Formats: sequence, structure tokens, C-alpha cells
Amino acid sequence: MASFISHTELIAEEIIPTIDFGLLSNGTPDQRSDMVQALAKACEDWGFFMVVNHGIPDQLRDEMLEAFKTLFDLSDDEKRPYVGGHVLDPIRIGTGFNSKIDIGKCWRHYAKIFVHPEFHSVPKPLNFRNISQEYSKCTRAIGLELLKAIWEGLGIDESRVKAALKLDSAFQILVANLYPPYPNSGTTFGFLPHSDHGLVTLLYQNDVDGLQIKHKDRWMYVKPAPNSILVNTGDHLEILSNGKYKSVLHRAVLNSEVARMSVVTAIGPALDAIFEPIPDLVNGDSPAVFRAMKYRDYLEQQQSNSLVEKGALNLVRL
Ligand SMILES: O=C(O)CCC(=O)C(=O)O
Ligand SMILES: [Fe+2]
Repeated sequence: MASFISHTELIAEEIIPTIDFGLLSNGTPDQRSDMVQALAKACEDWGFFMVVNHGIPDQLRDEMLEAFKTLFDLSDDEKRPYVGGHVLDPIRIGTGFNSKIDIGKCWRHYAKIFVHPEFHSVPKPLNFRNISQEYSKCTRAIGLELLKAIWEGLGIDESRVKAALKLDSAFQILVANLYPPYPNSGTTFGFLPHSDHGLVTLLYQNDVDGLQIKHKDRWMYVKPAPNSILVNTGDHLEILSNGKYKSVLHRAVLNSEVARMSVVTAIGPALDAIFEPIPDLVNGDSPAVFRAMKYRDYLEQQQSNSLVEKGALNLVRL
């Protein structure tokens, strides 16, 4: 496999947009309106932004990271029931992107748990259930509030989108990534370049950087502001917005000295919702560029195949 790291130019001079969640949820009407505009710009220009004043208690974030660390440290016997299942199994533990097809390319352990509309959890560690339930609730509320502001910024009727996507049953998945230290050979990634399938993804990491995003055709490092969470737009926002907001391509590189961990939560439509470009955004000047598909089918296809950047979107591209 070609070395991406040594052959790509990395840029750091651009400033990643920051969204003040406090002003979005509790600001004056003018402050909220400014944030809605800032969010629309961040989605259009970047597909990626940092969120500050998000209200997730520091302790809860740390407990969530620790609980996942303990889960990864369980014996192979204890983890076996969750290893090697189907991509739509509600709890999965594995390595690489998809353990069956990506051996050797991704130096990553993952745990993936479906937490909404049905909440799933593991029996060990004992505190996992309570922590993950609370963490999922908090992050889902933030994700849904961001989406509400995103619909507003696109000038579309929130209640119609919410009903079409069945957002009361929004599909939420909680994922932890553990990247053990790895000598930097330049050929092995933590996570290969990809976009996420859902509407928005929220990410929190330990204090080891490694996430990179593709911005204006160049890879750039992401250095999160203290206490921020990172948010990126997923394929479904690209589809719904009829290509106005592109899902951002991102990847994770490895650290040769220390382990990196990220806790990621992706929020999407209900699994049985059929998504397609929002009719208000399709017209003679801007014909539909994606066809309709059921979210569950998209997810299954995207997760079952090798990741080739944003290749999954071709399933629905017209
Ligand atoms: O660990 C990271 O920084 C990236 C993780 C990621 O992209 C994902 O879980 O989809
Ligand atoms: Fe991702």
C-alpha cells in the first residue's frame, strides 16, 4: 500500500471554525442567529468544526474514556461474544475497520455499541451501562440541537425534516477507538481516509492528537481547543442537502510513543427512514444528485466493504 503520510502535504495554518453551543441553545435571539449562520458557513466551507460550551461534564467524558479502556482490557473470553459479528449487531468489538477485510491496514481496536433508539450495553465493567447511557443522552441532545440549527441555516422547515427522518428514533452509535503506539512507518494508519455515514459525528479524544481532515484538497492536522468536542458532517447531510454540505474526509494517524483513544458518537436518521435530498433544495437549477435509499441498507453496505474514501456515496449518486 502506498504511503499517504510521506507523500501528502500537511497544512496547519487554517483555523478550524468554532461553534459556541451555549449561544446556540441559550443565547439571545441575535446570538443564536449569528451562531446559526456560523454553523451554516462551517458546514459549507469545512464539514468540520469544534464545539465549545457544549455542557458535557468533564468528569463524564473522562469516565466514558476510562470505561471503554477497561472494556478493551477485558480478557479475550469476556470479549468473545461481541467479536466477529454482523455489521448490524448492536455490540461489536474488533480490530481494523472491518476485522474481516482490513487486516494490517488499520492499527486500531474498536468497540461499537448501538445506543438509540434501543439502548444496548455490556455487562462489564459494571459502571459501563450508567456512564454510557448518560454520555449518549448528553451527546444525542447536542447532536439533535446542532441539526435543528443546521436545518434552520438551510432555510428548511424543521418539523418536516424531523418527521421525514424520524429523528425521534434517530439512530445513534457509540464507538471507541484505541490506537496502540506504532512505529511510524508511513504505511499503516490508525484509521484510513473515510467519511462517516450519519448526519453528524461528535468526537472526543484523550490528550493525544492524530486526527486529520482533508480541507481544500490538502490534509491538515486537527488540534482540538481545550474542552472542545469535534464535530464532522456525515454522508447523510451531503445527501439531504443535495451536495451543498459535503461530508468531510478524515483519517487518524498513529503515535509511535503513546496510545491514542477517541470516543465517537454518530447520529443519523432512523434506520428504517428513507433518505433523499430535501425537496425544498431540489429544483430546475439544482436537480437531485442522489437517489433515495433506506438508511439501514446504506449503513450495511458502507460498513461491510473496504473503505475507499467516500466510495459509499456512489451507492446513491445519480
Ligand atoms: O479516532 C479518530 O480520530 C477518528 C475516528 C473516526 O473517524 C471514526 O470513528 O469514524
Ligand atoms: Fe470517522
